[in-house]
Amino acid sequence: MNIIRTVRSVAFSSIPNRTLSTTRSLSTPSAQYTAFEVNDKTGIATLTLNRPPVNSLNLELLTEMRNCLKDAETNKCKGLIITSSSNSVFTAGLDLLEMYQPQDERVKSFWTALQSMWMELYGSKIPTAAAINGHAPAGGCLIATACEYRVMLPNFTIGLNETLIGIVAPKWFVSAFLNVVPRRVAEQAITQGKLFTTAEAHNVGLVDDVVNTKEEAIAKCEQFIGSFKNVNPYARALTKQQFRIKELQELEQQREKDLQIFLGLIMQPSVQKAMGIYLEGLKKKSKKQ
Ligand SMILES: CCCCC/C=C/C(=O)SCCNC(=O)CCNC(=O)[C@H](O)C(C)(C)COP(=O)(O)OP(=O)(O)OC[C@H]1O[C@@H](n2cnc3c(N)ncnc32)[C@H](O)[C@@H]1OP(=O)(O)O
Repeated sequence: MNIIRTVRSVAFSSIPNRTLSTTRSLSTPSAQYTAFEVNDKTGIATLTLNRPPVNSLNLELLTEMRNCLKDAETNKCKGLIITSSSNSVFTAGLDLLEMYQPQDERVKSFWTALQSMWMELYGSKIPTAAAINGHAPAGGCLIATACEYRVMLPNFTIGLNETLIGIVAPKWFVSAFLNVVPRRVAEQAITQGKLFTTAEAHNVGLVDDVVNTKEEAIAKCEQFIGSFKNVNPYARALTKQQFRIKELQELEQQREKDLQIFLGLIMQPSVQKAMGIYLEGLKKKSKKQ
C-alpha cells in the first residue's frame, strides 16, 4: 500500500516525538493549530491538537482537523489517532468566543465547520482512536465519542456539560454519546451537565482504557488500530458505516435546520448572558491560578 508520508502539519519542537525516525511531517503555512504526522512503519496517522492554552475549537482549528481527516483517509492510512500537545487539556470544547456576541457570517461558518469535521470523523472509513491526555468537556467529549476507541489519562474530566453553560447539546452530540454509554446514565449525566472523572468515565464505558502516560495512550491506540490487521479494510469500513449511517444521514439532510436551531438558541439574550457569565468565571479562575 502506498502510504502518504508528507501531509499537512506544523512541526513544533515542544511535542516529544516518540517515533521521530519513522515519522514524517511537512510544515504548510495553512496549518496553524494542528500537527499531522504519519508513521512510516505502521501507516498510522496522528493528529495533534495544538491551540494553546486549551485547544478550544474555533473555525480555523475545526477546518484544519477536517482537512487532516480527509488526508488520512484519501491516503489510505491504517488508522488515525487524535491527541493534544497540552499536558492537561485534550480540548476545552467549542471556543465560547465563537458563540458569545458572534459575527453573523463567522458564526455560521463556525457551526458548518463543526458539522463537517464531525461527519468526517464519525464517518471515517479508517479506524479512529482518541488518546485523551487531558480534560475533554463538551466538544472535547464529542470528538472522543466520534472515535471508535478511547483511552484516557487519570484525574481528568470528560462529558457533555452544556446545560451548565445554559446551552443545549444538539441531538448528534447526544447520539454519539449514546453509542458508548447506557441510555439512563446518558440522560442523567447530560441533563445534569456532568463531567465524569477518568475513573467514572471508565466505569460507565465512556472510555475504554486508562493508562498513566501519553506514550502509553498512543501505544494503546496503535494496538486498537493494529487489531484490524487481518480484516479486509473495505469490509470493515462498510460494516462501520452500517452502525453510523443513521446519524450521518440525519445530520446531512438537516444541516441547514441544525444551523438555524443553533443560531436561534445561542442568539437568545438569556443564553448570551449565561455564556458571558460563564466566560467571566473562567477568566477569573484563570487569573487566580
Ligand atoms: C446549541 C449550542 C450547542 C453548543 C455546544 C457546545 C459545546 C461546547 O463545547 S461549549 C464549551 C464547553 N467547554 C467548557 O465548558 C470548558 C471550559 N473550560 C474549562 O473548564 C477549563 O478551561 C479547562 C478545565 C478545560 C482547563 O482548565 P485550565 O487549564 O485551568 O485553563 P483555564 O480555565 O485557566 O483557561 C485558560 C484560558 O482559556 C479560556 N478558555 C477555557 N475554555 C474555553 C473555551 N471553551 N472557549 C474559549 N475560551 C476558553 C479561559 O477563559 C482562559 O482564558 P484567559 O483568562 O484569557 O487566559
